[in-house]
Amino acid sequence: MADLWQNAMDHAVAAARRAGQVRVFIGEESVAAGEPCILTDDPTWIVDPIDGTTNFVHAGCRAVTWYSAVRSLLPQMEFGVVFSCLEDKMFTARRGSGAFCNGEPLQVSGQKDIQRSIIATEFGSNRDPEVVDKMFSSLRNVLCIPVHGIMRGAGTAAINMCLVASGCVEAYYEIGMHVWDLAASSLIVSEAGGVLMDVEGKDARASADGGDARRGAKSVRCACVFRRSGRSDVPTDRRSQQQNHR
Ligand SMILES: O=P([O-])([O-])O[C@@H]1[C@@H](O)[C@H](O)[C@@H](O)[C@H](O)[C@@H]1O
Ligand SMILES: [Mg+2]
Repeated sequence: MADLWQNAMDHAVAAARRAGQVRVFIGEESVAAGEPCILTDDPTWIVDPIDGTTNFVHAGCRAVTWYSAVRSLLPQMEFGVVFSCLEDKMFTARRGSGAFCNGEPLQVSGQKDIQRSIIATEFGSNRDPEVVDKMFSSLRNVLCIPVHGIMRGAGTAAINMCLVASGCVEAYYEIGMHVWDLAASSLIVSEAGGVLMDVEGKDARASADGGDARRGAKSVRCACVFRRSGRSDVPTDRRSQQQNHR
């Protein structure tokens, strides 16, 4: 698995280098291998070449995604791309130009009543009983709102967020996601009219490392909940959006 991931990462890095300009890469396993995870003002790729590793290992499950965010200066994301290869769906977004799935514009759900909403979440990979207890108490609180739909998770944060952007589910939350899990898809959600926020309802960002002079991108220490931002400025002129995507 690690070789496969490294090949995928090498492939993404080579493609980015061919495109020029970008010198800095942040990837899930490169950080796990000890490389720095520092967001600076340099144009940066944040890449998770296989998001949904568990799905991938259990071959045949849905929503294994190749995922790269170009020039992702959080919060100044420029581009986001999520490819769901088993569904052959390419989700894309460019800042200020809308979000698309295979060229079709995306718009978050218009549902405003949480009791008529479907909420997605994931249970991560931490099986520490204390963490699991916390996860299930959050799940209980959400279910007992009560929400309308059952909780669904695709096994990958990127696809769950694209489901929000597509209006398939109204919100997605997860505690402890990493910057590479959400960089590109947060732009796809916001360009489709949704918002990224933390458990206090504030604008969520990759949590900076206060002690580091440069912004250190640690894992996002919060749930990322998406709901309609009430934005009216989501560009609806498809032609200009598509022009911006070329
Ligand atoms: O590891 P990976 O498949 O790239 O990323 C996955 C995330 O997308 C998901 O949100 C989380 O619940 C999983 O535990 C895993 O971290
Ligand atoms: Mg991931």
